[in-house]
Parts: sequence; C-alpha cells; structure tokens
Amino acid sequence: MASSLKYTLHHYGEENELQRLGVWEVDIADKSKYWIIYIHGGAWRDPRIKHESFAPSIDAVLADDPDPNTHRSNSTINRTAAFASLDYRLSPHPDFPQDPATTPPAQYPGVRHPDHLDDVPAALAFLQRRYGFGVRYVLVGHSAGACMALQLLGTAPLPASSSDGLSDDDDNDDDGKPHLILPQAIVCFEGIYDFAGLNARFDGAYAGFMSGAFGNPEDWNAAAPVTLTGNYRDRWQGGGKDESGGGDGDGGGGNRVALLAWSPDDTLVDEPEVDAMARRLGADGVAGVVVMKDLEGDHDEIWEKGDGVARMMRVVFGKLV
Ligand SMILES: Nc1ccccc1C(=O)C[C@H](N)C(=O)O
Repeated sequence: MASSLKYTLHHYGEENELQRLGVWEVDIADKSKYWIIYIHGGAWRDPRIKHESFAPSIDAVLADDPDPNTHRSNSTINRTAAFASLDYRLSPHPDFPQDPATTPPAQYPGVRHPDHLDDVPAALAFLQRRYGFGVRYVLVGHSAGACMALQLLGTAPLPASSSDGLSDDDDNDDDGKPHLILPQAIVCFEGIYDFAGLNARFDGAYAGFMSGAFGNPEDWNAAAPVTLTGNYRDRWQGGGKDESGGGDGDGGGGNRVALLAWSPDDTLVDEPEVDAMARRLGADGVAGVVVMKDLEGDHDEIWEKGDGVARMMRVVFGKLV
C-alpha cells in the first residue's frame, strides 16, 4: 500500500496552499531508477481532486509485482525510485463558491492560465533540485493534468536557448524561470487537448470551465496542446538530427516515450480528442508515440481504481531502456 511508503509533503511555492506536492519514497538512493510524477485532473477547478488521489494508482503499481519477495527486475516497482503527485493553483468552481473578501489569499482559488501551468515546472524543478533525478522521470497526467503535461513540453524553452554555452551561476534559466529538465517519458490519459473541438462536440457544455481557466474562446487555441504554436519534437526531443532524442546536455536524454491513453467508457472526453493529439505529435515528428485506447472505466474511475495506471506504467517501462 502507498501507506507503507515513506511519505513527505513539500511546499514548492508560498502564494497558495495548493503549491504543494507529496512524495512517496521507494528507493531514492538508486539513481538508475525512475520517478513517477502525477498531475491530477479536475477541469482546473475541482477542489475535491487533490494530489492524494494518486494513492490508488500507487497501490496498483505496488500490487503489480507477481513476486514481491524477489522483485522481478523488470517490474515497474523494481524500477521506481519514488512516486510524487502535485497540487497546483486552481480557478474558482461555481459549485464551491468562496468569498474572496473573507478567504485568506493562500486559500482562494483565483487563478487563470498560465498560473496553473506555471506551478508544474516550479514543482518539478523543486523536486529535481531536492532529489537530483534529472531526466529520469515519467510525467503522468489525467484529464486537465494530461493537458498540462503536454503544454509543458510544447511551450518549453528551445534546447539551444537553455544551453547557450555560458555557465549559469544560479538555478534559473535566462528567462528567470526555474531550470527544468523535461521528462524521459510522458503518460497522458483521458486528456483534454483541443479545447474548441471538444467543447463543440459536447454542444458547448465545457465552455464554463474552459473560460474559467483560459478566458475568452479566442484565446483557447493558443493554449490548447493540439493547437498551440511551436514544435513538440524541437522542444522536447532536441530537434535536429539527434535520433536518440534528448540532446539537451542534461544527462542521458536517451529514448523518449509519449503514451496517450483513452478508455472507450469515458463519458466526458471522447475518442477524437486522443486521435487529434496523436496526429499533432506525429505531424511535429515526435518519436516514441504510443496510443492505447483500451483502458477500462469512466473518466475518473481510472485513477479511482488505479489498475489501468499500473498497466500504462508497464507499457511505458517496457519502452524505456
Ligand atoms: N475533467 C473533466 C473533463 C471534461 C468535463 C468535465 C471534467 C471535470 O473534471 C468536471 C469537474 N468534476 C468539475 O466539476 O469541474
């Protein structure tokens, strides 16, 4: 059980209480092992979904080892250094109103894009500074969290600008943001990728939370993973002729993997969403894209149960050499 692992709560920001994350240690001393880091969903606003919601998935990964005494060398848990799960600042939710006049600012969910997204590199850079795992992590996102994982890659500084040959004398890049090493692999399930397209297919039912998070519909395409400008391969996989991917000088880029997964039982996010994202990554020349459309259970059931997450991890670790 996740409760059998050493758990630490960290605060990576001071503006809001949600700028916090949980770490469940497995074997952090072994630097050959991977961190599995989760970004929860909840339409950028649901105050009921927090970082602890990763616990059933951790349980499922722990249970996904047929012989816990010997730890099959290729089982996910035997290749895992730690699990982490991020909270991030939220937008207001109409069903859970809070009065900004009487709520302490650190408890008020009052942000809009790009504030939710800015918390992700802040949290990851915090973990990288503290635990030093570099590129060796799998970034996992559900729904809005899957969207943020892709936004992170699609808007990352181009590798050339972050390795300009000048030695940095602090922890920040030239743009003043914390220096972040992008993940070896990402896993996105039931993700929201094309805001306008998804909202249109659901007859405008999602305009409320999309406007709450991203403002006017005219501004959605610039933020959405399917329609944002920039090239995922250039930003995440180093671009150029480097067939091994990486190439950012941050220590063993190696093979990069992007798993996009979806359940036909999902009543909130439909199949064209994952197809559009896979097409976009293909068009950008991203290597290592895997699409898996046989998850089971509705939108939130997948993380509520966790075994689907364990299966996705098995697929990804099978691709990581
Ligand atoms: N992830 C989603 C995807 C599509 C539509 C809704 C959601 C939600 O999460 C709704 C959330 N429970 C809310 O009340 O804000």
